[in-house]
Amino acid sequence: MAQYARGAAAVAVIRLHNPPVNALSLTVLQALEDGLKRADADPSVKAVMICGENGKFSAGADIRGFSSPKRHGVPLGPIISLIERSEKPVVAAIEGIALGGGLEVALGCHYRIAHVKAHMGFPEVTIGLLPGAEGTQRLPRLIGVPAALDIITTGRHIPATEALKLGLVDEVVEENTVEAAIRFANKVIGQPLGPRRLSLKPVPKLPNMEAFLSEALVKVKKQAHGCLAPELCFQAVKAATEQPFADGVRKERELFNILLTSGQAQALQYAFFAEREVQKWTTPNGASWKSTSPQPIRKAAVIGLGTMGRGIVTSLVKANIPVVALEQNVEYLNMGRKAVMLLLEREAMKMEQGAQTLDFHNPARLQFTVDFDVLHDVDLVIEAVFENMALKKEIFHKLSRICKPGAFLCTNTSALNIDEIASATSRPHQVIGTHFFSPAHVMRLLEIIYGHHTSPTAIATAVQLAKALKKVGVVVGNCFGFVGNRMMFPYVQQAVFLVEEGSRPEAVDQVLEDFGFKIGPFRMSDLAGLDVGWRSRKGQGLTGASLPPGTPARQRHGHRYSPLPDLLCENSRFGQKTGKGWYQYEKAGGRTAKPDPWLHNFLAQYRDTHHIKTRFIDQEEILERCLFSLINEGFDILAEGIAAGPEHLDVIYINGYGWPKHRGGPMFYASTIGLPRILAKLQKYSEAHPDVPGLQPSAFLKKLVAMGNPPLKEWMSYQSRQSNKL
Ligand SMILES: CC(C)(COP(=O)(O)OP(=O)(O)OC[C@H]1O[C@@H](n2cnc3c(N)ncnc32)[C@H](O)[C@@H]1OP(=O)(O)O)[C@@H](O)C(=O)NCCC(=O)NCCSC(=O)C[C@@H](O)CCCCCCCCCCCCC(=O)O
Repeated sequence: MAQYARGAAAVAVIRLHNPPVNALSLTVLQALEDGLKRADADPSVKAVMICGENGKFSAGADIRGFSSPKRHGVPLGPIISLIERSEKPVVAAIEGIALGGGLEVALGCHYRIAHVKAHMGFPEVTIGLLPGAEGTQRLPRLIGVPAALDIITTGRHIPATEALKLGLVDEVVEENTVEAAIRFANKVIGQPLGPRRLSLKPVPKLPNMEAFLSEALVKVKKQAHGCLAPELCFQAVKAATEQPFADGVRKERELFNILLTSGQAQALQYAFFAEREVQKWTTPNGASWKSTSPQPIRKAAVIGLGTMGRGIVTSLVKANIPVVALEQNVEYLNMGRKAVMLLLEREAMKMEQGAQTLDFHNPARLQFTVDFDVLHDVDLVIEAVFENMALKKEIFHKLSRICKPGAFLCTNTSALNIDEIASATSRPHQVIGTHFFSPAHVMRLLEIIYGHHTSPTAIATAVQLAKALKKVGVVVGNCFGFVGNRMMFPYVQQAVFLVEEGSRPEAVDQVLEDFGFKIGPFRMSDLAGLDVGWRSRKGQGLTGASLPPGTPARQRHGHRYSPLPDLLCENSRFGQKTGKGWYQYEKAGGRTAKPDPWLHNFLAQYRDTHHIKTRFIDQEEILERCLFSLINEGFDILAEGIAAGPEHLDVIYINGYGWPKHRGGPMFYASTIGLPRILAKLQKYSEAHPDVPGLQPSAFLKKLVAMGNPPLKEWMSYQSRQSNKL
C-alpha cells in the first residue's frame, strides 16, 4: 500500500509501503493513485512529497507479478503521467534505492532529492526487460542519450553523487531526506512546473547522433551474448531520439511486451529468485539458516599465495576483513606479496572511480608471514595450497594445533574429500570446503561444502563470509567434484569424445558459444591449463606411471576413456601458458586462439591408429551430448541430496561456469526443453555409446518423466529420502 499523510505546512506525504523493498504491487499502485487524487482534490495541499517506508524509495515493479495473469494493463505509466501532470509540485525523497519502476516514479516527479547513500538505476535489463513505464523516454530527456543508454542497457546502479553530476537528481543531502524534501517542496510552491515536466522536454541533441547510436549498438550487441533485452533497451532509447514522447512511449510498450513474453525474461527472473533462494540453506539432516547464527569473522588468514590465494586475499581486504597471508618460504612469500599488492592497487584504482578507498598498506589489515604461529588468533583460515591431499592434511593437522579453539578451518579445493581433510584435525565440525573460482577476487561464486561432521555454525559462517565478500555462496554436500565440477566432467568428456569421433575443438566450442557460454570447453581447458586435469588423472591412476601395464588405451574400469588430453600434455601442449593446447596461440601466454593444423593432423593420425572412422557430427548432436550429459549428472546430484534443489545447480552454473543467464541455468533449461525429450535423447545417445556412463539416463530423471514431467519447483518432492547419502 501507500500511506497518505500531511507533512509540515501544505505538503501531502505519500509513503510507499510494501516491505522489504516497497515493490510496486497492484495494491501499492492503487494506493499511490488514490493518494495523488486526494492531494489534488484538497485545496489546502500545495505540494506533494513521495517517499518510501523503511529508508527505501522502491525497488520497482513487483517482479513476481510479471508471471501473474493480471500483469497486462497495470497502469504504472499512466500513474507516472498523473504525477507529472499534477498542478502541485511533486518531490521525490529518494532514500536507499530507487530502481526500475521506482526510479520511473521519481522521474515523473517534478523534483528529486536523494540521500547521499542512495542508489538509483534501471536494472530491468538484468531481468530480461526494459524500463516499461516511460523511463526509456524520460531519462534521455533529463540526462542525455549517452548517459541514459549506459544506465538502461547495463542496469548498473549509480550512487547519488553520480546521479547529481548527471543531473538525475536536484539535490543530495546527508541529513533526513524526507524532512529535506518537505522543506524543498515548501520552497518550490508556486514555481512554474512546465520546465520540470520531462515529457515536454526535447531530447538533448548530439552533433553526431547517428554515428553515436550505430557505435553504441555494436557495443551493446557485443556485450549481450545472445541476450535480447540490451538491444531492445537500445531500441527504446533510440525511439526517444526519433519520435515525440507519446510515440516513443508506444514503442517502449511494444518492446516491453516482446520481452515480457520472451522465454528469456522468465529465465532471468527465475535466476534472480534462485539466487535469493539458495541463501536460505538447509542440509538433509535438518540444519538450516533459520536456526543457525554465523560467528563474526574479525580476522582471517589465507595459506598459499598462488593464483587462488592471491585472489582470496584481495577479496578479504576489499571486504575490510584483516588478513594474514602465509606462504611456505620467504621466496614464495615475496612473490605472493608482490602479486597481491599489484591486484590490490588495481582494485583501489577501480574503487577510486566510485569515490571509495581501499586501505591495504596498514599491517593491521594485511600482514604477510611464513610463521604459522601468527595464525593463533584468527577466526577463520582459508587454505589455498596445491590440490594434494597429503599436503592439505599436513596443513590442517598443524592448523588444528595452532589456531584458537573457535577458529574455522576452510579448504579451497575443487574436488577433494572434505571429510578426509577434516580427519587430520581434532575439530572436524569446524572444517568446511570453500571452493573459490578463478580469479577469486572477481568471480561471484563460492561453493560451500559441508562434510559429515561440519557444524551448522560453520556453514552459516561460510555463507556469511560469502555475503561479506559480495559473492553468492551455495551450500552443497561432499562428493568428488562437488556440484560444479562433477557436472562439468561429463560435459568436457563428451566434448573430447566428439573430437575423437570426427569433430574439431573449434566446431564444438562454436556450438556452445553460440548457445551462450562465454567460452567453449576447449578454449576453457586451454585457459585453465591442460596440466591441471593431467595431474588429477595421474593422481587417480587413470594415466601416467601408475597405470597398470596392458590397460587398453581407450578404456578405464570397463568404460570409454579418451587419452587425447593426456597425449597433448605429453607433447607439452598445456594450453595458453605454453602457446599450444587444443589451439595454437601467438606466443606462450598468448590469448588469441587459432585452429591448429598440427592438431588436426594429430587427430587424423590418432583416429587411424585407433581405427576410428571419422564422421560428420552436426550441431544438434554436439549441443545435446554436451548439455544433456551435464544435466543428467545434475539429476543424480539432486537424487543423492548433494544439493537441496535445482536452483542451487543453476546458481552455481550461472555464477561459476559461464552458463548464459538468459537460459536460466542447466536445470531450468532442462525444464524448458521438457524432461521427456531429454530422456529420449539420452536413451538414443547411450544406445549408440553404451560404454559411456554419463549418457545413461539418471534414475531420478526417469522417475520425473514417469511422474508426468512436473514443474521444476516440484522436482524435489519426488526425491526419495532413501537415495540421500548424507
Ligand atoms: C532491491 C535490491 C537491490 C535489494 O537487495 P538486498 O540484497 O538488500 O535484498 P534482496 O535482494 O535479498 O531482496 C530482499 C527481498 O526483496 C525481494 N525483492 C527485491 N526486489 C524485488 C522486486 N522488484 N519485486 C519483488 N520482490 C523483490 C527479494 O526477492 C527478496 O525477497 P526474498 O523473499 O526472495 O528473500 C535487490 O533486491 C534488487 O536488485 N531487486 C530487483 C530490482 C529490480 O530489478 N527492479 C526492477 C523491477 S522491473 C520494473 O520495475 C519494471 C518497470 O520498468 C515498470 C514496468 C511496467 C509494468 C508495471 C507492472 C507492475 C506489476 C505489478 C504486478 C503486481 C501483481 C500483483 O500485485 O498481484
